Amino acid sequence: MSRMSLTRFLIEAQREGHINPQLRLLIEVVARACKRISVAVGKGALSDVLGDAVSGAGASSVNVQGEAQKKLDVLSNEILLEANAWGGHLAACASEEMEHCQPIPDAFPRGNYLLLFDPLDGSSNIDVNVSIGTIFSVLRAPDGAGEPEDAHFLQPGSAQVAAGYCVYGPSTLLVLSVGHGTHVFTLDREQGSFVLTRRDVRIPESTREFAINMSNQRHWEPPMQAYVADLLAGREGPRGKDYNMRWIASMVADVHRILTRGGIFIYPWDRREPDRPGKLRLMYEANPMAMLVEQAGGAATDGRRRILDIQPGSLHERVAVFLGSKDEVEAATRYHREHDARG
Ligand SMILES: O=P(O)(O)OC[C@H]1O[C@](O)(COP(=O)(O)O)[C@@H](O)[C@@H]1O
Ligand SMILES: [Mg+2]
Ligand SMILES: [Mg+2]
Repeated sequence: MSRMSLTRFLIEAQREGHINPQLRLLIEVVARACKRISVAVGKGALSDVLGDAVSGAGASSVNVQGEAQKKLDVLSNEILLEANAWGGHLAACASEEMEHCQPIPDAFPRGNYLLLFDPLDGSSNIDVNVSIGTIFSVLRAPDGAGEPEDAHFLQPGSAQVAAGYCVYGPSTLLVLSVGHGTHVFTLDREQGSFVLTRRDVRIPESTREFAINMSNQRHWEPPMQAYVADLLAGREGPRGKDYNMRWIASMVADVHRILTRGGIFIYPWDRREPDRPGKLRLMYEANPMAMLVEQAGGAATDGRRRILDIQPGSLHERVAVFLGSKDEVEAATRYHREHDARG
């Protein structure tokens, strides 16, 4: 049986009126860049892509968020920027690795879309050969907005016209939504093309599996402590079932497991950095994942509000994340709301 390529899938999505030709070509460009990143990831120690990035002065390079950059963080960012500069469908890109958005240079044709990305997600797993990925989100540039600036990106996740991630694991997968379901494409390495391998993913509504970094438990707020204590109490506790736990520490890989067999992924607020709502970034981690999960029948909140409804205040804003199987996300959210209601 011949399978449908990403190109053919996008042409059909265009015919059905789900996307226009510019968005189709933009997604093709991002997918092509992900293929290049996949090749670089696959070479590992055979090429010079592992280890810490070094700044001009010879010190370890640090991004705008104060995080040490890996060589692959920098390389993946460059691959995405370069591919999209030539694409002609974008007004500007924004990335985890850049303080401000980067308008498409004057020498290149500009389009009407804004692209945000986490070029390499799961950086701590690069050097240990564990699955890592790329996350992206596409917004429309505001009408008549003129020269692109950071403020143009500050739209709620519900305004995304496309979202996706690529996971570089035992196989390279592209997971995509243009607002009509969530679909999985597998990279056929021999043909060099993504082929549709799962149409219309549905996340099971209930689950017995949670994903969280338990080492932070002592820093969580009371409703979070209560929720996880009840999960750990298992069949004898108020939830009445035994739970299993998984934590890969690459959001792409943890979310992909949840899309495949259900579960809840949580990165909550904690009191180590009380001024920050969480570790993960709203605009290029939480929003695209929330769109993919909702389009697959799951739910995504920050413990209190639907993630896609949050109005961002800045490009690198952080947010607490609870996403995955609908019943479980609703249960976790209920613990927080009831706690707040009690005052
Ligand atoms: O090391 P921790 O605290 O468990 O955090 C893991 C989380 O951090 C991240 O690696 C953050 O993403 P980056 O690697 O893109 O900074 C997520 O992929 C992952 O879920
Ligand atoms: Mg990330
Ligand atoms: Mg990253």
